[in-house]
Amino acid sequence: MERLKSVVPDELKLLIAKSTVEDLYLTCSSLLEFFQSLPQFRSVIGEVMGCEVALCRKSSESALDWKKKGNACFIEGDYTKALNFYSKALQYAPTSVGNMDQEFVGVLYANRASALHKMGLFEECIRDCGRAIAVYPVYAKAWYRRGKANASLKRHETAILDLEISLSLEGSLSGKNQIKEDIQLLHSLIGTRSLSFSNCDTRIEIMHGDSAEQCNTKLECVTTPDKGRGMISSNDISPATLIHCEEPLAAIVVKSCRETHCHLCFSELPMDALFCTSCTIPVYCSEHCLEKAVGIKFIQSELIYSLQNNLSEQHWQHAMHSISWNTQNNADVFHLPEHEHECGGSHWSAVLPTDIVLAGRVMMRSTERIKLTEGYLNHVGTLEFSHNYDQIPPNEKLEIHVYAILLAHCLCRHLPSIELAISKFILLISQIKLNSMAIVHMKSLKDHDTFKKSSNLAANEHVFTSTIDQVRVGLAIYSTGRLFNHSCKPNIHAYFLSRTLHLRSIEHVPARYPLEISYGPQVGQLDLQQRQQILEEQYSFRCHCIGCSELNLSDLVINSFKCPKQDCFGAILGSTCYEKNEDGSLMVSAASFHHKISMPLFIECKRNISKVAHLLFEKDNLWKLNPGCCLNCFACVDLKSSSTMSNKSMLDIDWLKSSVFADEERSISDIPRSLSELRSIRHPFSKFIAQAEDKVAEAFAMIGQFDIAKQHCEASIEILEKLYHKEHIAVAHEWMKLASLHLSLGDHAKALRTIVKAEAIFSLHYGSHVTKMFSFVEDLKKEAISLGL
Ligand SMILES: C[S@@+](CC[C@H](N)C(=O)[O-])C[C@H]1O[C@@H](n2cnc3c(N)ncnc32)[C@H](O)[C@@H]1O
Repeated sequence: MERLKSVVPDELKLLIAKSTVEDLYLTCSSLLEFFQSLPQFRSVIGEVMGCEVALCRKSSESALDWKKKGNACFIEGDYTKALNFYSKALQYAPTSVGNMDQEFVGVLYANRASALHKMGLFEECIRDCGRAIAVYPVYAKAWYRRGKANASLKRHETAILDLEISLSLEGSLSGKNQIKEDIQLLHSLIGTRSLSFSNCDTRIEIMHGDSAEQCNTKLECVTTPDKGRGMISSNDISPATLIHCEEPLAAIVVKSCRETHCHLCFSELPMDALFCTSCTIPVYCSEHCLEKAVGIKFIQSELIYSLQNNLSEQHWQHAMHSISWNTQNNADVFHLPEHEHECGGSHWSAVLPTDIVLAGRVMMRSTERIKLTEGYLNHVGTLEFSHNYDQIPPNEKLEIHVYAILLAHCLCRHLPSIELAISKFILLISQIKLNSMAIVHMKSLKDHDTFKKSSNLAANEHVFTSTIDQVRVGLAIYSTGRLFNHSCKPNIHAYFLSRTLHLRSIEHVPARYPLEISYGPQVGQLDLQQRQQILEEQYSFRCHCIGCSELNLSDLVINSFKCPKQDCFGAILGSTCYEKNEDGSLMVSAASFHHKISMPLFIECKRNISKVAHLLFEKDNLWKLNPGCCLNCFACVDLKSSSTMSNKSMLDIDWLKSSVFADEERSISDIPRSLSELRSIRHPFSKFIAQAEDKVAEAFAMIGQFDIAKQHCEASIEILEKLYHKEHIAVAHEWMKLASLHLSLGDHAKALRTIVKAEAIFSLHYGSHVTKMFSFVEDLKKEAISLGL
């Protein structure tokens, strides 16, 4: 990329730097013409697109090498390593129809199934056996392994049928004898009960939107005075209403999750992940996702029919059921397998940045849609989305030009005209930068056990860890979702199940009032300057939301210091300066930051703010309140030394907490000192105190001092409620921690009351999906109820 950018002549660079949307055809054709005569360009195209150099090619030799490594580890009893090596072998093995050595691939799945069996992962083992059977149905060992795994799960009838088919295929006498013994054992386990055919559903459940919950809100797109288009509803909306659900126009997994998450539904990969049948790049959680993304059916070998004559009707039915995947019907008539156009033997989709590859997916989909609906074959699709091409920094314009040219070459066999496509790609890339949404999932609680039990605690004692993490798993474009504007105080909560966007109201919204989600930054989490900076850097707009247009308590206290005067509760700002304008509004400024806000309208807000900054309400004269100066009494602190001391106390608390977690119990005695040091520097409502209280609570809980932990947890909640508001999701997570402490203290009644409070907030944000997404809430509730019985 840099190689190409650096050789562009200065005049052309200037032309591109100054270009507007109207000039794109000219700038694109000039740059393309220049590149076409350039050897460096041909070599870059060769590196990105050449099938010979592609790292993503399937290779039977590599697959065989990985298989041998897997076998060696299996023999040594290192099943986890063996499993990983067999997965690698499957990644490299050609598994598309026609290219596949069915026996080899069948053996690979069966070997991985054996490793899974040894690791006690029976469902995963059964799924892999099913794949081995689908690919190579006459493989006795795959049927045998499946029978054994079903037996481990006490599905004795199914296990017997599996073993009986295995027996009919087994060639060796010793093998046959072993299977007969196993069958006899299973018969003795189920006694005289008649055999019943039991279907075990071994597929992975994919989280989709709850079809039972309907969206009845009548959404309208309107033009707003200062945010372009925006969404409203023509009727009043009550809190917790699901207002919109949508599948993405196109989506892509982010680079950091490529190895860990399904490339279609973005769920965490199971141990028996599946790979694209033609290349080594994407990985999927199930046949359903693979088939939807790649556009071909997971293999169902014709060899199955060779079994028909040798099996009884019951065994034959069982065999057929075992290889037929219950692929869900795709209701979307415009569904285009999104990996299909990327899977041509070259690895460009793994090399180019995520948003560029997403632009390719959007282009392919909209072009295909036009072909389908209008039969218009010589057309390259575009979107009616907003973009900010004209405002993009000059260097970025050149970069987008280069990526658009590369992408058009990568997709040339699907496009009617490269020249036409390049300028459209440039627009598309800038549209994606503005309109795409990050798909965020809750991190699985398997490796992040929020309410885990420490070995030295009693059965009813819990140790909670920090708030539940969210993982940014994908990037997507939603046709309607992208019309919702941002607010740092949103009235709509956006979340994802799989890749489906869900929008839910979190307060009463009157008809025709703007419906706004948060693009990331929120009041309570960051101050005004930080939020504006993030939105400007990531989305190139200056935020005009309600949270950024009116003075609020959170922005004054979140990063503030404590007034040095004993009896003063005033906040001291660390970097911003507040100045009163002649018209009564306020100017908030810092080094290169200036933002005008109005005074709060509500009496309650005024009252809360005047406790920490009553100078802001002085009417008579114009004034300026500088950083380092108390907003109640003008007393000053030395900001540099205060920041240094605050950082040191925070680091001390972190370090002491880790020592406690590492079983150095004596460190606990130093924690209160560090916390009181921090309290002497930071304002009592600052986020630093909230974070410190939370950490101290965790440390005390870890050593079983739940009463002290509870006090710190309550202190943290009190601050969070001030910084955000009482019904914010961050507060709900903290309530859950407090509930776990009440439980550890044996106070099930208080625990239950606290869980109910948290549950109300979770339901406001996630409605009926709470149980699916936060199963620990239900678990903890059950525990509280059972303790109370
Ligand atoms: C995803 S689009 C939202 C729809 C957009 N208003 C439109 O007309 O297509 C994001 C763009 O909307 C505008 N926008 C969204 N929220 C805003 C806000 N709080 N303040 C100012 N502009 C905003 C900005 O121009 C931003 O780049």
